[in-house]
Amino acid sequence: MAKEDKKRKAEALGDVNTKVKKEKKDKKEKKEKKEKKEKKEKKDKKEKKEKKDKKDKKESKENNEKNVEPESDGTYTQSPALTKVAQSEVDEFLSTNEVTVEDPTNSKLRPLLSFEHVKLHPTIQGVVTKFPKPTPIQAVAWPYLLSGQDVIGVAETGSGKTFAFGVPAIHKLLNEDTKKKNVRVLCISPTRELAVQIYDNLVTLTKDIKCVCVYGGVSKDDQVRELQGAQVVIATPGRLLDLLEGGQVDLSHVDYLVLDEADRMLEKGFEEDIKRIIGHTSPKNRQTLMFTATWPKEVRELASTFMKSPVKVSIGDRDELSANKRITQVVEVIDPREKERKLLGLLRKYVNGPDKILIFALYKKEAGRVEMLLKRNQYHVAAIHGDLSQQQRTLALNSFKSGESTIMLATDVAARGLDIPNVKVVINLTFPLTAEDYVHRIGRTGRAGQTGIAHTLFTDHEKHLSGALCNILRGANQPVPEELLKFGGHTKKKAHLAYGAFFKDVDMTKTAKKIKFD
Ligand SMILES: Nc1ncnc2c1ncn2[C@@H]1O[C@H](COP(=O)(O)OP(=O)(O)OP(=O)(O)O)[C@@H](O)[C@H]1O
Repeated sequence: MAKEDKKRKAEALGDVNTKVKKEKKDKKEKKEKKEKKEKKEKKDKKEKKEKKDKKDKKESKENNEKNVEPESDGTYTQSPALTKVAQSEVDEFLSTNEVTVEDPTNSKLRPLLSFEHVKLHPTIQGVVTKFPKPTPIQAVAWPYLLSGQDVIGVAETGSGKTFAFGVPAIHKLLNEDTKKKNVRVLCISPTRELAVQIYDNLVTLTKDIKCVCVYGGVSKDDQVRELQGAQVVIATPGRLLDLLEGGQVDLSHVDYLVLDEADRMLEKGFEEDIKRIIGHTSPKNRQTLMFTATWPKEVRELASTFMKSPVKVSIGDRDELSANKRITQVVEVIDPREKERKLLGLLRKYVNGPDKILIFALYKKEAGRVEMLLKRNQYHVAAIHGDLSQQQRTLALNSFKSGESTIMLATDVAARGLDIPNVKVVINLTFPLTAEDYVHRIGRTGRAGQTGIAHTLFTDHEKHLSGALCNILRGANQPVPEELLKFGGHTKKKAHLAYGAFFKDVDMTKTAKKIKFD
């Protein structure tokens, strides 16, 4: 029995030993597994980090390359005549014209106080010297543009921005002796009429460079034929994309790209088109320019994605939305039902010989209805809005330009850029959708140093814009009517057109050195 007990005990002990051994083994295996896992995780983490570092390094290299100081392309050197000008005279100019230059390269190029301060191509010199001197935006922007830098130019309506970007473009092409005929200058405009006007301005500078204007609403075939051998293209986005998709235009050689009315071109409605168009150009050689009279914060970040260390040139206090101070602004708060009767009263007051009156409606339907009303009241009126054919639009504009019609009724298609001589009064029959559009609309008068009147009918339908309007009036030293103040003189924070209230404004020029001279 004792023997058997011993045996059982021994067996039991054996079992325990085996169990302990097994447990030990399991533990060891588990430990090894854990260590292996940890090692693997560590390795993965290390690899991931290395990969990320590599990616960051690459991105930062690319960004550095992107932000590299643009080198002068050698076409601009300060003239001895400009060097001779006393610094006090330069300072006086900068302060009188409230010039602000934000220049990441800090190159501090002097403004051109006279046409003699720059050696433009003789053909251009012959044209621009019909003016007494460069306008402030031309004076300040030309040296930077001739040096090949990207420029954002912000200056009041009617201050010569077309030549500010157009003259350096044509000057550069005329000074080259390349025989290749590629599209080198591309200028994009939001409306057909403005595209034509820019074209008309550029062709006055030279006959030796082929310029072509492409826009919708007219035959494409003629434009395709015209594009052969063109070096300068002025285009509206829709038709240009059409031609790009058909392979009928090549933008890969564009080295001077202008967005005129840049804030409009970067708004939601145009943003995608602009991205696609710019995607057809080569960023490496491209000098990019943006010009406008209004530069809302909401578009600045998007603008920076297309530009390399841009120099921002502002004339006047352009950080705040501001109107041309030579325009007398009258705002009348009225009952919306009173509008048409009021308009007839205003015409009786303002119609005066050859002076032109531009009336803005908001919608095509409204424009059509008011056109009938005016015709019934024996007014000879031209009309321009989106419901008309391009031919009708062109006829109407030409008739207003020539003075055959002294009244034109328009929607916001005519709000930006159009330079029509002798527009003495702008009437806002219905307030536009944004305060920026208001500044552009009234800017059809008071151009190139002239004065003008803007008479606005304001109703409670637009009360959300009353604060912005009050600010514009105050900024231009204009009286703010009591009735307008009743709607509230404060501006609500504007939501970004694309990103709504979640939009975060990032200052694209934060590395720039700001020099303010006022
Ligand atoms: N140096 C100059 N001196 C005087 N007038 C000039 C000069 N340069 C251009 N102009 C004239 O000034 C007028 C307005 O110019 P332009 O249409 O280029 O203005 P803008 O600043 O582009 O206006 P907007 O903001 O409304 O588009 C034009 O008739 C143009 O011929």
